Amino acid sequence: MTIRTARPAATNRKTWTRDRYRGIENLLLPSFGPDLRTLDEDAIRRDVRAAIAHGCFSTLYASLGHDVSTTIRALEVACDEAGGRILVGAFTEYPTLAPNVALVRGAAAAGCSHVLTMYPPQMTPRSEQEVHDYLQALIDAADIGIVLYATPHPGIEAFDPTGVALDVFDRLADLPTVAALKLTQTIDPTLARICCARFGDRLAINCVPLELMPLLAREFDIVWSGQWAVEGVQGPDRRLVAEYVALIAGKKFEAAEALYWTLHPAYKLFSAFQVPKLKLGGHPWQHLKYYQWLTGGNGGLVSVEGQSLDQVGKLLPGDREKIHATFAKLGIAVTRAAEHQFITGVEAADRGVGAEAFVRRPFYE
Ligand SMILES: N[C@@H](CC=O)C(=O)O
Repeated sequence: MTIRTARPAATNRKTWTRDRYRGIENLLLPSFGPDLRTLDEDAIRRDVRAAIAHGCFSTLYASLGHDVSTTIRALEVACDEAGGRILVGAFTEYPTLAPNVALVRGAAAAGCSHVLTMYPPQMTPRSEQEVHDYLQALIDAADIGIVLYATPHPGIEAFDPTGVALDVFDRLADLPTVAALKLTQTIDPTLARICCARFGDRLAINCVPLELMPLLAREFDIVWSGQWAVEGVQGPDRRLVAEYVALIAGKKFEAAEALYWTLHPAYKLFSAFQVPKLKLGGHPWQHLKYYQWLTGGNGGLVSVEGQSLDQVGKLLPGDREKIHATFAKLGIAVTRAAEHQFITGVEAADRGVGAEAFVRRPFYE
């Protein structure tokens, strides 16, 4: 397999990121066979192509708790399929340092452009220095772009009332490979503004909450929104989020605000699934996979290690109906495949695997 690297040298990473990180980045979620453990590499390839069809400049792989070797293999496949047409990122979401360091190294070797880093919600820091040293170890692990993650951590509130280690970020933001900052969907608006004011000159700000973009972008440059399932709000032929972010980046606020209310029904429904799970440290992974399948992705039941039913939730028939109704209202086209094909995913179905082979169906009804 030829790995084509889409990365600049560390010395010009900040400039390169500002030039290249424009528009939207989705999540690349693994698909598995009926054992819910064997990676479906064809599905990874299909999902990379689907991200391109959605107009994403980048796709970020989430391991869903599966082991690092599976994740690194998926990243190799994704980078190979990407072939320079789209950037590929990774996420240091394991609960301890060692697997995350292995992931950063593997991601760099595979040809990824960046990693989203965070201090694990499962760990409780005893000092700010501990948070700094943890993140520094990830940054030092490889020459790869770093996206810091502004997501509040209860353990950090002991040192910083915002829950985000702002002083630590201040020190790290000067490093040459630290290039961007992600504002989580549930971020407090005042904290979001503080982050833009404090880091916007050094880091490219990635804003997930669409409702904050017009407010922040009147004062700061906001040109990308990523590391979330944009398929919840758009389709390849109705690129509502991509258009919205382009208007925001171009400071065309009247047009952006009009478009915001057009896409709002889908964003509102998507948020109703996602926000309560984010607050529990999870994501509605099955819903996100379903959204992707509807709009051109592989689908296939998610398999999540280490997260509870509360943190992920269940994709219910009523949820699917609401999604279909909302997409119909907004003119977002959906797959014509039969619903049961979601369970296997497109690639496995094409290989003749039937839904009955998937005996275990977690987070799905
Ligand atoms: N984890 C993200 C959302 C991803 O789907 C966030 O922080 O908003």
